[in-house]
Amino acid sequence: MPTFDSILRIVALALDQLEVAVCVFDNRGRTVLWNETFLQFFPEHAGHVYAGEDYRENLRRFYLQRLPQDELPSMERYIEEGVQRHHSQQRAFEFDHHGYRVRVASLSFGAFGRVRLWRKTTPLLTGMQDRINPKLTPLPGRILPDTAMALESLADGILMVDEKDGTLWANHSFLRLYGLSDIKDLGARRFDEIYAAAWQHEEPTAGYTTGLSVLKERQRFSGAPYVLALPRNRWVRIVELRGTQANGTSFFSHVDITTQWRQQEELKQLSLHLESLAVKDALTGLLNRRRFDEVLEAEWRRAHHSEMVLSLLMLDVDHFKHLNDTHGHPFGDEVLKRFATVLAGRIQRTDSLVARYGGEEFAVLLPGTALADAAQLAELIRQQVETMSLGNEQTGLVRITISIGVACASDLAFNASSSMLVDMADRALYEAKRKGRNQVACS
Ligand SMILES: Nc1nc2c(ncn2[C@@H]2O[C@H](COP(=O)(O)OP(=O)(O)OP(=O)(O)O)[C@@H](O)[C@H]2O)c(=O)[nH]1
Repeated sequence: MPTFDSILRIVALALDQLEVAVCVFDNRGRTVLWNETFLQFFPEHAGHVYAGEDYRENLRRFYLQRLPQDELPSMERYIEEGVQRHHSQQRAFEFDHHGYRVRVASLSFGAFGRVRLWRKTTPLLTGMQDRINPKLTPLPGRILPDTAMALESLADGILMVDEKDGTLWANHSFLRLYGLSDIKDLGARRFDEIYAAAWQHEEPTAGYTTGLSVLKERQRFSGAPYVLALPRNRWVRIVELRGTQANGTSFFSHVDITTQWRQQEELKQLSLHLESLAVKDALTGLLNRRRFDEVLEAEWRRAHHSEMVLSLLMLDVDHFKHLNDTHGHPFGDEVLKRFATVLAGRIQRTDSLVARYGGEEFAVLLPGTALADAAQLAELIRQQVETMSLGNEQTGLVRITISIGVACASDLAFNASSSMLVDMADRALYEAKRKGRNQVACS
């Protein structure tokens, strides 16, 4: 399996062949690697840049070389702003450099850091002036050259449609967003057709299907922003300004929100993960005591409210201390994991709950199950554990047994509390231990 580092190096070499400069930074803004094209674009770094160098130093060399004398006092501020841009840049921008124009993109790798890419490009403004030159590309009667120029300067996509939703005009950013190279490719198509065309050569995803239905829904009302999925996991937020002009022209602004969207998704995943850490036991993956207490309380109230039965099993591995002392703590952990798997496999009903109550003690909450059925289930678990083979080369064959205490809420007074159910099951468990272990006792 190639390492992350070796993959980065190969990609950097491949980008050299495309004449794209690359420089990778870690999450603290320190330089990790760069390619030959980077040094050609920015010769001031050749022989100076080194792995681990702060991005600030990179910027300082850039500005020292480039700033006129009278702007040098502002250099530190420029560097700070550059660092801010480096951390927050979401969409590509362009700047003049050594007589040509460079387009620069910066992408976050989440926790790892950032990659910056530069490529030489046709001067945007020249392209733009061609586009709004009425002799080359006639503008629709409803748009003035100055307005077109202003809209071209926006990083967001702008689409203008007539009263029948047919395209009148779109700016350069809009064309790029939807993979179009020329405004003539748009024709007088409606936006839903442009959207479908952007997906034409792509494998349709759930995001695309949702996008189509969002667009249908949009035909009925307008105003609120909405989000559409684009191919290759990109996302766009659209705001419409419909029919405010006497002639029925509507404007749509299209903002590429891919970076924020992905960050939001990462945060969602992270918070789900954190939530699951907060309620799960790290060793066995079962719910932890905290979650058990919450669910027990809720089920207890539900059982009282709807006069349902509610049973509880408390299960404890017999002579577990001896097992730990004989075969070691790690083996004890393995036993707990195996036992947890048996319990999770047995308790399949979605309203039931299996938790690690603490140490080698486990709890199973069974809403809607009466004492006799709970005891029967406990007996099946006891038998399954008794016949389970455990062990490894060092320990040889090991067998374990468990004791189980069973209690049912209907045996408690109406004004009792949920903790009394636990006490009752615990007392039954103690009774099972006292009578010689490897057995089920009911309260
Ligand atoms: N390996 C391992 N051991 C644990 C863990 N949590 C608690 N223990 C051990 O479990 C043992 C429980 O011992 P005791 O409460 O004396 O009970 P026992 O030896 O199982 O005896 P009886 O319950 O009376 O059958 C203690 O030695 C704890 O250190 C754990 O996560 N992993």
